Amino acid sequence: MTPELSPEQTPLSLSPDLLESVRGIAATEHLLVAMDFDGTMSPLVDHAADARALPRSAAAFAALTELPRTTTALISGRALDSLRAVAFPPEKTLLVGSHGAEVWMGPGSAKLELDDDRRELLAGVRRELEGIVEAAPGTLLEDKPAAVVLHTRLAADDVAVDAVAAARAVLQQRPGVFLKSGNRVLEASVVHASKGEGVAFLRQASGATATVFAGDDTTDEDALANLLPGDLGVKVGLDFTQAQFRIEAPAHVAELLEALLRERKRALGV
Ligand SMILES: O=P(O)(O)OC[C@H]1O[C@H](O[C@H]2O[C@H](CO)[C@@H](O)[C@H](O)[C@H]2O)[C@H](O)[C@@H](O)[C@@H]1O
Repeated sequence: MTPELSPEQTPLSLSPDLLESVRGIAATEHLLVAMDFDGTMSPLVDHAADARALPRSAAAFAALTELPRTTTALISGRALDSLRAVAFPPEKTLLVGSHGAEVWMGPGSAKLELDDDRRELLAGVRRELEGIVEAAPGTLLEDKPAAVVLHTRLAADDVAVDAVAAARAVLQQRPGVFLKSGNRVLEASVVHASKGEGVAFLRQASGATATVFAGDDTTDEDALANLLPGDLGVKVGLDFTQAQFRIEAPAHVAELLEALLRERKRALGV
């Protein structure tokens, strides 16, 4: 029978350079650990409502949340309600949703409200997308407070490509509409926001002296591009990135968070 390994003995697949950076950043005065959710904390799945963080990632993230001089945050493209429903974040975790358009910093945080013009614009965007979805089997829409998302994960590839092209054709020149491509999604928002603004906001709000951010999607590149010298950016997956480090999959995110927890505890002496 194989004896059980303690967390210290568990073999890591993270590169020595990445582990060295984790050790360095763990010693900072105030650490911000900001994670993307889908494709990073959670593997990608067919139905957005079924996404869940990997248990090891969730456990390490929750333990980081309890450490002194350490702030955890999720920076997601999801609407805040949808993020809470799948991520079950620890109470003290700060949340940035809708790619930065929604922010939750604790009880009493202001809700995102649209004025009448934007509400009308969003309704018009939805009508256009409804027409496209009707003609494209396997596609579906997801509503957010300021956006509508065209999902194509369950559609045949050619159907997906045509549906996204049709949506782009009608929406990309429309004033006040901002399009974002993601993993088998095209989002049309009536509010301009980015994860780059999200990470800058969290850095300032938490007083962080260094930030760790990991993400898998194109929209996460905005956050990675907004990291500062001394921060640690990690790309999850094989697509193009400007991140310093790359890991392959959400399972490695669990290793990253566990290494960060171990090193942060060592640095804090707890
Ligand atoms: O920024 P994130 O937390 O990664 O959120 C990005 C989008 O996540 C969701 O869509 C993605 O995950 C789904 C579930 O795994 C998958 O089916 C879909 O193809 C992915 O694009 C969410 O539904 C979107 O609203 C988020 O913008």
